[in-house]
Amino acid sequence: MSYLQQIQATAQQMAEAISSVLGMEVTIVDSQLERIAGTGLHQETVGQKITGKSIYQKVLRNGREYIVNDVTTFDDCHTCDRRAECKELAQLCCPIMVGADVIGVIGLIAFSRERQSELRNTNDRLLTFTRKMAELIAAKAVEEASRARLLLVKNQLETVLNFIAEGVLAIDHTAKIISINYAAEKMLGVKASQVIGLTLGEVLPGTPIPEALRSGVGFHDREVSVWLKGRHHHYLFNATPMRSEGAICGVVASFRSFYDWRESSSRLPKISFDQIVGDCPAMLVLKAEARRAAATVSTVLITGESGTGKEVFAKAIHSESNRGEQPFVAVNCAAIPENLLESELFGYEEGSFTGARKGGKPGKFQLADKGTIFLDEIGDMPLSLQAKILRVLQEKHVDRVGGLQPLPVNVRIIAATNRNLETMIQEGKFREDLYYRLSVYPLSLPPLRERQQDILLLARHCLQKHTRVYTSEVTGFSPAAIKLLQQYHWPGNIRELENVTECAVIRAAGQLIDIGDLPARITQPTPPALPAARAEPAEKQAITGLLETYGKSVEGKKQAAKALGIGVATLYRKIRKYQIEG
Ligand SMILES: Nc1ncnc2c1ncn2[C@@H]1O[C@H](COP(=O)(O)OP(=O)(O)OP(=O)(O)O)[C@@H](O)[C@H]1O
Repeated sequence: MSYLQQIQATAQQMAEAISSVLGMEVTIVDSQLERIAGTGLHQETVGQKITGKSIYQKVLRNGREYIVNDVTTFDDCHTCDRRAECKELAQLCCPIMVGADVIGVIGLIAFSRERQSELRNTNDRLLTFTRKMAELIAAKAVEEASRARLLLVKNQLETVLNFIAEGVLAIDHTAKIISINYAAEKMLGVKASQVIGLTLGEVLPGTPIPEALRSGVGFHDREVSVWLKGRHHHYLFNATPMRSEGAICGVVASFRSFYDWRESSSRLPKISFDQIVGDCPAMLVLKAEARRAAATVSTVLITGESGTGKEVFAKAIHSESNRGEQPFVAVNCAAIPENLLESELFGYEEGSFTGARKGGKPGKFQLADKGTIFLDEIGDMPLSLQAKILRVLQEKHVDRVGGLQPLPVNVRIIAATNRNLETMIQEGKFREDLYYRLSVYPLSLPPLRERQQDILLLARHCLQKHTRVYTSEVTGFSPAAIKLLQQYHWPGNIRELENVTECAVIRAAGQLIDIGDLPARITQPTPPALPAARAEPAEKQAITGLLETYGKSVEGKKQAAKALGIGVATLYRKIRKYQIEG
């Protein structure tokens, strides 16, 4: 639709008004030569395209104004094929401009001798007037176009908002609701038409959203209990202030049911022992032991180097136990700062410390109630917390930070570490009593280099996974590549093998992954191992360099760990070990 088609009704009104003031006939055409408005004889052809030779074509082409005092002396009229039927005697026309673009033409036309001489005698005055009218029409057309664009964006935004499964609502600077999506309507049992314009407190009392409006600081995953229509509701809220020219003009908040979140974030796609790749004798024994552990509620301690599959085993034990339908909550004890670990694990009561969230926060043990908690990197847990874990194991309840009453929990613990806990006990860094409570079922995963016969099996498994993701044509490995994969010492274990296969799938040009698709550390003979003391600075340098490349955020660390072929937890441990600024 052309600019002028969008304001057709207004253009017609303006043409009639101008015509009644000047006594001339008026016509307006758009950039496609369609007559948008017309008075007198031209009213009948509104909506039609102008045919024949026309002065409007010239105006549209060069953006200039034209005055034809007498059509009989105007060259273009002589050669026009509509000359016989044309009743126009004189004409004045102006381009309608938006920036440098000619979007149409407005013309004043004389059909009588009287109007013709009037037009000739008052050329300048009429031209100035018509120019102003052209500007007005252009401004109206631009206004209408931006209104239409805004409406389109508004409709697109509404569609996006209504598509989101989370509840979303926005308030203005006076805390009045200005927008609410379909999911929020359903969760709160309201209709947008009823609540838009009401204050948030009238619709959803007791949320911390107004705090974000006052302070200008948003929040993330805040647990909020509200009493609504005679029922207690438990939500997780996010909120962020909206700003316009630096000033806070409202808040947009999203929320979801706390219980739905708990279920979706902790329920796993089931992993069975059959899905754990590996049939070397050590793995067969391990799987049999793990199956036995799954049939009990006993605590399991899984040890093994980073990337050997400790978490995979923990998930399979959970999935195949009679808690398989209940939550599996994994906590990486090395990745959470020591001062936050206690509240992360056990939760806290409202107001228990400065900055504590309204409504408190459930701990991971509470979230894992009836299910399994996986305490990864347990060797990195501070001694003070080790005592508390022991208490949970013995007394089957947790003490929330700032809480008065112990909270009963029914949680199975699976712990894992790549540290030597026995050495740590001798060094006084790990509690012996906790070690024995945890290792009711000890499982020790062998490093990949000790699972020679599984290397190819695992490499093919990883290949299948990555070819699916990258829709690659690669079907296998060349014999030379297989030989190298089997000779390599795999310090990053299965995680490293996954990364190597992924890179190779991306690099491979043919159907088989060949030597050239493998990284240099695998294809070039390994230099003799450096003594640990000399190797450390190189590792430190590599970590520092990667953190500079990827950044020190959680995401950056994940990428750095991936590049190094180690787990994030191991990276955190190394960051601490080398005292790298993280
Ligand atoms: N037997 C296996 N079969 C298939 N994939 C496996 C197997 N073992 C591990 N993996 C894969 O290897 C990667 C590393 O496994 P996992 O995270 O369980 O190791 P981890 O020992 O817990 O490592 P970290 O100590 O660094 O946390 C994962 O992507 C996992 O899916």
